[in-house]
Amino acid sequence: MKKFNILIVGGGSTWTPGLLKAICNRQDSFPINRLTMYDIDEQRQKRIGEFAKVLFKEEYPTIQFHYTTNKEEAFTEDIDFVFVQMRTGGYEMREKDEKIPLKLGVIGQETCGPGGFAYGMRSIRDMIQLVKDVREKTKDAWILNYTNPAAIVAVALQQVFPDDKRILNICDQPENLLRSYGRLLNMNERDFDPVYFGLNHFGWFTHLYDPDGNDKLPELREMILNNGFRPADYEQRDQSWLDTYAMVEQMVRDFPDYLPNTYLQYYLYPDKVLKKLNPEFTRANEVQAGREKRVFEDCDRVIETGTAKNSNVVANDAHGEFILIVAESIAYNKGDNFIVILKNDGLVSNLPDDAMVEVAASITSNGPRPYAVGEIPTFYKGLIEGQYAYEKLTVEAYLEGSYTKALQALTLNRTVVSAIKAREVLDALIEANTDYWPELK
Ligand SMILES: NC(=O)c1ccc[n+]([C@@H]2O[C@H](COP(=O)([O-])OP(=O)(O)OC[C@H]3O[C@@H](n4cnc5c(N)ncnc54)[C@H](O)[C@@H]3O)[C@@H](O)[C@H]2O)c1
Ligand SMILES: O=P(O)(O)OC[C@H]1O[C@H](O[C@H]2[C@H](O)[C@@H](O)[C@@H](O)O[C@@H]2CO)[C@H](O)[C@@H](O)[C@@H]1O
Ligand SMILES: [Mn+2]
Repeated sequence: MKKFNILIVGGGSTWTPGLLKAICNRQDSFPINRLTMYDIDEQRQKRIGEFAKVLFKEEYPTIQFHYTTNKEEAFTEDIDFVFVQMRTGGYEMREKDEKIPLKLGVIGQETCGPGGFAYGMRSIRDMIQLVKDVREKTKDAWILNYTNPAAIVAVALQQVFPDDKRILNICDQPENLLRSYGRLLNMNERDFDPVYFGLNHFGWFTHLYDPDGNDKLPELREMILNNGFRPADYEQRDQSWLDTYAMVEQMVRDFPDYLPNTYLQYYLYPDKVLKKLNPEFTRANEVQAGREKRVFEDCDRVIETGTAKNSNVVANDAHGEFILIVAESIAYNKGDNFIVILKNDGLVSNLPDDAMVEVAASITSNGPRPYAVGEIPTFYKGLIEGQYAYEKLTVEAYLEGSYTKALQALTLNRTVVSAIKAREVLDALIEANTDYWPELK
């Protein structure tokens, strides 16, 4: 059985321990010859790299593992898969993405609204460079990308590398929602044959077929309307996530035909959500005080004690497992169904062909074989076209260094709307991002 060479870019990610644990759990179905981690932050990655050595000694002694900040060591010709999970500017910039808009009376969030715009303008630079670094050594490696905002990264990479068919942008949110639905319906997430459409962090489930072909969505809708969605979240989540999942009930009550991605709360109820966000303590701070602190302290403890046996860093294996089962489906031409981000090209027949839509696809060794969705109703078409225009203008603002297109993008975003507010927020974000964005004229 072939063993694969994997490169993780962003080894210092808070999500890496969960991914490493998933790699151990799946070593029989997805055997790895060599795992390399690469990061630009030596100290951050070292704490996770040394944790990995203890974990692999106990659970995966045959794996060749090393971590590096040296590109020549990381990017080699024999890589089979690159798992990308970088955060350009780190949590310091995520905090600014969230606080700067909030202080100006606009939604501040990691991937949505002006925060997502700012994050996208930073990620585009490093993600274009990443693809170039990989492709300089191998045209064959699959690049599976988690780096956010995946919606904007996907549009940018499609524009810059239109002929590269081995780049796949993915998101764990639809997978996590299927896990939550499964908990409510006593099903496994892999039992669902879902129909989904939208953009990343801006989509809806229209059908949830079970193995007998029964659509379970109507039953689930009734459960949500009667009991809410709060208990369904698959992982133990911070309060902000429990509040987010709780908003699903209102979205289903207002627009009952489909089940929404939780991120739609920011676009449908910006006024209501804004009142819940604290400009002094945002999600970035919650993660710094929660997951980031917990992960690195536990990695240090594992290194100190020399065993990972009672490590608690693996809190959300959905994230780690999802990228692996997508890679497995490619590696073994399994054709398993996953919701991934792809060029539309008519899949949603009344959306632009160049939109990067999130739909269900059969994942094969020749890439995704997507399921067509067909025509979507006016309400969803209207929302998505506005959001896609925002995404496209953001990428064009970056590639052309255009202030006007940046202003147009923010003005189109449903969390901003006013061109006066858009200019105010844009100018503040420009000032905060001088080390990362191209000059906008
Ligand atoms: N697609 C999804 O659904 C999904 C789910 C969870 C997290 N994410 C994304 O995964 C990424 C990691 O999340 P996190 O919270 O663990 O962030 P993190 O800040 O903990 O880790 C990111 C790592 O990337 C490194 N990095 C930054 N720029 C780099 C570059 N140019 N090359 C290599 N490494 C670089 C940083 O040094 C850091 O160690 C973020 O982009 C996050 O939004 C995506
Ligand atoms: O605020 P964070 O850093 O905890 O999470 C941000 C990421 O949130 C989503 O991933 C969620 C998933 O959707 C949710 O259901 C939960 O169970 O786990 C994941 C991580 O919290 C989103 O898909 C990512 O793009 C965000 O980066
Ligand atoms: Mn996501």
